[in-house]
Amino acid sequence: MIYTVTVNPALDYVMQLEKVNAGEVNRTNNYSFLAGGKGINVSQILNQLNVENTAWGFVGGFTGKELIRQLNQKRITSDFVTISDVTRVNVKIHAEKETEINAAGPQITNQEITAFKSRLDDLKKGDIVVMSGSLTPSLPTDFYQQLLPTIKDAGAEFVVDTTGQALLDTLEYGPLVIKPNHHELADLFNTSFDSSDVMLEYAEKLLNMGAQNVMVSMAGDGGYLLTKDHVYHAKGAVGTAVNSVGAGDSMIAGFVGTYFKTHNAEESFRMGMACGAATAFTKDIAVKSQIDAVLPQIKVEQIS
Ligand SMILES: Nc1ncnc2c1ncn2[C@@H]1O[C@H](COP(=O)(O)OP(=O)(O)OP(=O)(O)O)[C@@H](O)[C@H]1O
Ligand SMILES: O=P(O)(O)OC[C@@]1(O)O[C@H](CO)[C@@H](O)[C@@H]1O
Repeated sequence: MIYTVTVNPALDYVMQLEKVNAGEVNRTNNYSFLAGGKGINVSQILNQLNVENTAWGFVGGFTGKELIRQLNQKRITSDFVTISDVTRVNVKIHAEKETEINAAGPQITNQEITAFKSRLDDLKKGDIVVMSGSLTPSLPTDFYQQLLPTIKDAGAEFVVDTTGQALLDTLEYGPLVIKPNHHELADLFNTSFDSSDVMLEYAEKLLNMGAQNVMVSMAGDGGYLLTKDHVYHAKGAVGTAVNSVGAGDSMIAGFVGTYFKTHNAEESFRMGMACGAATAFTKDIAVKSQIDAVLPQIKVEQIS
């Protein structure tokens, strides 16, 4: 089983309009509330790939109820801890540019945290836990890291989709895969790259620090996969990008879902690239037909 963890989910209030005039009243008749949060996006893609998964996290209030209603409607299995505070709304403005305003998120009590941690008692060997997205202000900054010993003791694998020191702190526990984009990779080492060879040298450091696999994503410019044995490259799929929200989550879901079924990292990377592109080419998180349409375009080449 794959478990996704979204401790700070959101209703994404997506508003489309031609132009935003700052300081004025702007109007649109094109808007929707979509169940969001990075782990939930991963669950959505896993469902499209027919990979059994359960979404974990915290939800509360009227927004939390709507979120769960949408998950049920999409047949996403979930087992969230209900909190007394209210799940956030994140505003996504799609005009000439994409502007996102993400709220900090609700208060979570110690009792609610304990209820969440007891979910981990269900873990078994071979399970994969994918933890994605921001923490709420009331959670300790090492919250994900605190869960790792229990996950490893159960014989399960894990992925933490985060950046900076929080990501580096997970490496000693051997994440199944990490996926910095090329900017995040440079930031991790406080450097910049003047060639892809230099970039790959830094990505390799992450393998040596404990990651089992490293994917480096570069939006429309393709991506790399480093395993313990080989380095692979794939060009970006060609299409019209209409949305970047969730492309990274979709790439992780494609990798993890395929790895769960095949244990083949190269195939998993190919599916990851396809899922990321399919979501970039659509307004919402991609569905199966869109992923299937992109997949034949993704050619993975072993470069060493
Ligand atoms: N414009 C695009 N054209 C083709 N593929 C894309 C495009 N944008 C994203 N992708 C696909 O999605 C993957 C992840 O995108 P990206 O590198 O932007 O990750 P990210 O920065 O984590 O994304 P996010 O915007 O979700 O935070 C890429 O590796 C690629 O497969
Ligand atoms: O504030 P966080 O947790 O970093 O990101 C939350 C979020 O921006 O991530 C998803 C897209 O990746 C959206 O559905 C959601 O609103």
